[in-house]
Amino acid sequence: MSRLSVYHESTPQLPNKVLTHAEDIAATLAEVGVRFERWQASAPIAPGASQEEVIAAYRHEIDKLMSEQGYVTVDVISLDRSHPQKAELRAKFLDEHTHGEDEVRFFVAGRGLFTLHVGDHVYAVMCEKNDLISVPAGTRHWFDMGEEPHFVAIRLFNNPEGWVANFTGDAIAKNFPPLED
Ligand SMILES: CSCCC(=O)/C(O)=C/O
Ligand SMILES: [Fe+2]
Ligand code: NI
Repeated sequence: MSRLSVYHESTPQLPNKVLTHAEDIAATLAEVGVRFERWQASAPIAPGASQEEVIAAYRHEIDKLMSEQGYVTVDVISLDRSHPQKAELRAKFLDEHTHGEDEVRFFVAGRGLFTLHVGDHVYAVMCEKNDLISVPAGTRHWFDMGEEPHFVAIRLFNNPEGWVANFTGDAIAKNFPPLED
């Protein structure tokens, strides 16, 4: 189930608020400029599926996002527990970072935990299949796929280089709850 937990940055074990209805999650995230929507990921895709397979299955949704928002690059992150680099990938995304562009992700299988650090508040968004999230450029955030990753997300970029991160050097992520497998 998708879930949003909102914390003050000083109380990482005690959320101020936990929301599970998609409309409530969307409304709260909209207050900090984040787009959250539930789409229909109806093509049967399993974690570990190839980029080509996922892009072909979701061509219609990808084209819609690209034409609406002007994204120029698309890729797919598709991981399951057998991935040989799962620990390195987890560690990379777990470091707080920003991007010079919006972070747009459409989850078409499994789940992952995005945590956004906005001012002195922290928004932990458990994203699952069907969720579309767009986090504004420059927002501090991290992502946890857990020790046993199981998800497929389509990533859209508005720069041709694709994924480029600026790490903040802040160790805040270590204080907050990880994704429980
Ligand atoms: C769910 S997409 C994988 C992580 C990623 O691209 C990112 O930027 C995390 O912050
Ligand atoms: Fe990111
Ligand atoms: Ni507060």
